[in-house]
Amino acid sequence: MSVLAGVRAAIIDLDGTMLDTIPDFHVAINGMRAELGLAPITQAQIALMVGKGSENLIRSVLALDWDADRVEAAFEPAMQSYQRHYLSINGQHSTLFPEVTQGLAAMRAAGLRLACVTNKPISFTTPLLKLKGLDQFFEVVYGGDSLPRKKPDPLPLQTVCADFGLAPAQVVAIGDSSNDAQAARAAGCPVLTVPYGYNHGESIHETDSDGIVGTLLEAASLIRSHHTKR
Ligand SMILES: O=C(O)COP(=O)(O)O
Ligand SMILES: [Mg+2]
Repeated sequence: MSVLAGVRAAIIDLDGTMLDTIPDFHVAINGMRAELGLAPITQAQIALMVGKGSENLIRSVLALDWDADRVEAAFEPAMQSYQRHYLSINGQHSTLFPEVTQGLAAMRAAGLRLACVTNKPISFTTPLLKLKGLDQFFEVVYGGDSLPRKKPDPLPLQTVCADFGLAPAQVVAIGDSSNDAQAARAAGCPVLTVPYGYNHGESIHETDSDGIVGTLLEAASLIRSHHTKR
């Protein structure tokens, strides 16, 4: 019996799974770096650092140039600058990955309940989902600062399971990184991964999951095929 057989809901990651947000991160980070007198960095550098929330991202970006003491001293104003820059362009440079909207619609049509769990701050997440027409699909949305702990901690996934009144085995997590997979494993949720996102510079094949799906539409078909076989 497949681990997907009893699935009734899905938890979908945001950055690198639904939206290619690296171009937004790029503009906001380089805006912050310019204010601090630092040279611009590339999208490829940023893609290695996204996935563990804003604090980790800003510390990693500053650590390219500065030692740990200087990073800590500059952290608060840098974070404020970054947030201001990000919110002023949020969504303007980011795009949907192929078959995201179709995949979410197919999951809803198959009767799955949907939640979005991201490490992105909730103040960035809510307007971004709305701008991209994705808010309509989700009953529940948690950002990286919505709960006391973020992915790879299982807490956000466990919270969704409790919200839905479902056992972890009935809720599949779908994401682009080892963060998503670790959170899912720790929560006891099945996990599917997409190969096109940001996995900290590692191949998605090195990440423990129950399957790699090319798009969210493919994920919807896979889940539905196990449903009908029950
Ligand atoms: O902002 C991040 O660190 C990435 O967030 P994600 O959990 O949506 O991939
Ligand atoms: Mg992600």
